Amino acid sequence: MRPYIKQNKILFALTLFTSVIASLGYVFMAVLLQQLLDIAVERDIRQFLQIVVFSIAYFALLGMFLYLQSLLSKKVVCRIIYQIRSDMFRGTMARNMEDFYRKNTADYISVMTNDVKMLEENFLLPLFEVVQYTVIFISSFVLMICFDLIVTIFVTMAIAVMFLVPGLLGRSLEIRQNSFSSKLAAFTVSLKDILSGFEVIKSYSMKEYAAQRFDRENKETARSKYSVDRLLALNEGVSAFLSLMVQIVVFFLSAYFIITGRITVGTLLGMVQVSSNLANPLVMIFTNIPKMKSMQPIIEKLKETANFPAALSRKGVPASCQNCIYANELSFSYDGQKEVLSGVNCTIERGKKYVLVGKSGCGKSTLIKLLSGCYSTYRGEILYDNTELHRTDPDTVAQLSSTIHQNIYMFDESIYDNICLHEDYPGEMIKKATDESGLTEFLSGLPEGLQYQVGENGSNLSGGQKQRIAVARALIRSKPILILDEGTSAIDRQTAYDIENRLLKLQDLTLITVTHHLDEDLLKKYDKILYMENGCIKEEGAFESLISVPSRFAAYFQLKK
Ligand SMILES: Nc1ncnc2c1ncn2[C@@H]1O[C@H](COP(=O)(O)OP(=O)(O)OP(=O)(O)O)[C@@H](O)[C@H]1O
Repeated sequence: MRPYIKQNKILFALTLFTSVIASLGYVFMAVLLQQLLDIAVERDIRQFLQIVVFSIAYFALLGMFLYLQSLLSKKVVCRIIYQIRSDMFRGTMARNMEDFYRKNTADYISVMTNDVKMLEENFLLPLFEVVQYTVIFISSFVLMICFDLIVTIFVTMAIAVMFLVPGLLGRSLEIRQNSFSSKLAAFTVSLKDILSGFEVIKSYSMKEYAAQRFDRENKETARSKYSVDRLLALNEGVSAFLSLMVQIVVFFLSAYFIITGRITVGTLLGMVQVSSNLANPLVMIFTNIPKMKSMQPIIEKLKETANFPAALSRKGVPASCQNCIYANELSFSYDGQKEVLSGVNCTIERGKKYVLVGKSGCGKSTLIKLLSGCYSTYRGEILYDNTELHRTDPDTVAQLSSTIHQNIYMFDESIYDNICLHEDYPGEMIKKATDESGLTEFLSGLPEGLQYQVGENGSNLSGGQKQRIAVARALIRSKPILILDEGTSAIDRQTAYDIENRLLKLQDLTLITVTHHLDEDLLKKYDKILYMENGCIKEEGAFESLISVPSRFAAYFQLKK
């Protein structure tokens, strides 16, 4: 938290200053009350009028400082929360795909919403309260000594007992808060999963299952929250009881000292007032400190999300592919156990066209993900013009290729925004991209044209329309490498054929297509077919050379025809 406090040090210092003044003003009310009662007992009207005038000015000033302290503390909390969220978002965006997908996306949402809220409620707000109540406690203690030393000694002994309880609860509270945060994250993940599958739930009558799953997660989250609250209640209850005891000690002792003539009635009132300022602040301090301590694991979690770039993102040499991308004995496993690719060798030359084919699950998509730099935990080598991928700057690797997947993500914006992705392109380039991707006819039928809103993840579009937008999105960027991972599978045969055919004619473009549609006419136009089986490239070559001899590809092709 220290960096955030440093970033806002002026605002923070002002908040503390107003808090100290307001707290002192609050404590010295006891002196005012003592004076008032003693004046009343003496029936001195002149002094009474003086104290009334003084009190009006005093309370007006106190009111102003109380307001300022409350306003400034809210402002500093808002700012810190804003900065934490911004840092976490930046940290999340700095991850590469491999790191990002280690967690469920809902986990990130949960950290940025639930955990930040917990931090606000259980750390930042209590922090100001602790400062404020510490000032109240210390000044009240000094004032109490001025009122009467013996009463102060008894009160101190009663207060010492109050120290014991929160110290005993701190660790258990920390464990329970952490478990509650994990439960909240699991709840968010599950909720996102259920809502994302809304269509499946409706069409397969899974309402009962969805309700049960939601209820299970909801119940566990509520149970975990209650387990935290139970401990907090114990902490608050014991502390409140002890605080009451302190006041009772003061009351009875003071009453006794009035009888013996040691103190005045005004001093009794002053001490009762001050003793509440001794015990209550301590209750607040000792309920807040365990709360704040229990936030430590959550703070670590937030730090891990926010500080990601410093810890892991790498800066290497700029990547280029003037000549080729070369995979040498490339092996890969997602889970560190089952090998998905084993010993793959291949060369992707600039400007050439490649098509990757093979049975479902043989590793085609994994291979292109590795070649385009999505994962770094492979064995073997991937060379971009003789530079190993690990030594390159990931941002420059991303600049070299565009991938069109089967399932494309559409932002809930216009078609125009989904193609340009908030970059500026001249009108002719947009026209060319929409023509080449086969979008023109669809656009001409829309009154809003390119400004048509696509809805959440393109829910207002068909699968084919989404893919055409994705093709336009890739083409307009004119990157040297284009990867079509079944990127035209939802488009009608003829349009898909036309798009692929057009791409095959682009001289400078390096095209890697992954497909299950084995169109002989198109296959003949590729420079090389890479045929995969069980994570290996078993055969490679031009269509004619592979088909003219008995080969695995030939058998596969016959099967698919
Ligand atoms: N993110 C992932 N985590 C774990 N395993 C994965 C992941 N993605 C793919 N796999 C597994 O890796 C293997 C290869 O998958 P991949 O998607 O590369 O195959 P594919 O040849 O592209 O299949 P398809 O033609 O059906 O798209 C499969 O067994 C798959 O279950």
